[in-house]
Amino acid sequence: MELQSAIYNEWRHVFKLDPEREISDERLDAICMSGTDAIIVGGSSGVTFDNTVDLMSRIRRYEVPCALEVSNEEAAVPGFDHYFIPLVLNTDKAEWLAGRQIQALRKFGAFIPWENTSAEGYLILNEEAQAAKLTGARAALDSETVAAHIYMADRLMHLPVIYMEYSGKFGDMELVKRALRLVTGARLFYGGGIDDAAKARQAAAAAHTVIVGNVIYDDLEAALSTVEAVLAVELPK
Ligand SMILES: CC(C)=CCC/C(C)=C/CC/C(C)=C/CC/C(C)=C/CC/C(C)=C/CC/C(C)=C/CC/C(C)=C/COP(=O)(O)OP(=O)(O)O
Ligand SMILES: O=P(O)(O)OC[C@@H](O)CO
Ligand SMILES: [Mg+2]
Repeated sequence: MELQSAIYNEWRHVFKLDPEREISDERLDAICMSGTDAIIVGGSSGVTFDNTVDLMSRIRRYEVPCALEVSNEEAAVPGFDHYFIPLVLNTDKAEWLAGRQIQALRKFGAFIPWENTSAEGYLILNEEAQAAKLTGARAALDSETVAAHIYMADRLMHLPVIYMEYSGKFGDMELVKRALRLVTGARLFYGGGIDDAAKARQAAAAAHTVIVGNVIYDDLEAALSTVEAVLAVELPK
């Protein structure tokens, strides 16, 4: 049902907006009109029903597709084009793999638009990231262990999306390229530390989908420069 037809399979460049952070109408206009393929709304902390509804309704003035990455059950807001449910693969704390998600499914299971909802297998690879600290992720993984996680997520679990997450730090592109060579069905998302066009190009050569977050709030012009940079690079494999 999902894999080939899911909207995110067309996405090369995505901006991630955090409901916890302020963004002016002018900046939001620039992001939504930038030519990016989509916007993901998500954050690892401080995401509430109210700040998510508020951001969604502002983005909805534009045509750009908009997905919600649901990071807690209070922030499950109807009206998005797509929903991503993160499962952290490299943690020993089962609550972040299939604990909190199960609790949320007990509540929302019957109301979930399943055709527009996908699991995201997260590999959190920056020890300093807020998401790593929150979930107790074992972020310092060698190449063989990353490969083993990719086999598990792609070949055993058949997850539709694998997200190599370096939030706040530019990652090891050789590791990402190796993961790309290993995936057979999953879409490989990369995010973390992209703050200029050169890094965006490197990431676009290493992953199917490139996600740009924090630089939106730090340097809007640099953020906007990543769109053309990514879209100019041919899709790997
Ligand atoms: C009709 C209706 C209500 C529709 C919606 C239905 C729907 C789809 C419901 C979803 C139900 C469900 C199963 C919800 C799951 C909720 C849940 C508890 C998920 C757990 C997610 C998880 C593992 C969170 C841990 C943190 C994490 C991996 C977050 C992902 C996002 C991320 C890493 C953002 C980056 O964070 P940021 O704050 O920007 O970090 P920096 O500080 O480093 O920048
Ligand atoms: O904020 P940055 O470091 O760009 O990372 C983007 C995204 O992967 C965060 O979940
Ligand atoms: Mg962030």
